[in-house]
Amino acid sequence: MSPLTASPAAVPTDPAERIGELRTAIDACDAEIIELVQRRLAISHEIGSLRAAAGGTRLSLAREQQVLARFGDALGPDGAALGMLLLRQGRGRL
Ligand SMILES: O=C(O)C(=O)C[C@]1(C(=O)O)C=C[C@@H](O)C=C1
Repeated sequence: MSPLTASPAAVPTDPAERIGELRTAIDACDAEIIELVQRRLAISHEIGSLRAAAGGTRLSLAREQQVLARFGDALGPDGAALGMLLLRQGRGRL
């Protein structure tokens, strides 16, 4: 287990200090998540542009089902909801 995520018993520090460290770790996770969401959005837009330029549909509902199933399988119902938010963000105005 990494020092950052070790159980409290294994880390003899002041709880407030430890909470500060853990919040720093959460902030780093959030920054990565935001960067990934932005990257995903750019990729999704590029696919949409390519499909539109080729005369295709704006959306691919079959593909959306795959994405939602992946999030749901990994993270449960809230994960599927998270996947839906990501898809909605990529859709923009319909
Ligand atoms: O994979 C695609 O074909 C995409 O257009 C990407 C994406 C997505 O954001 O995951 C976006 C819109 C589609 O309806 C399905 C999936």
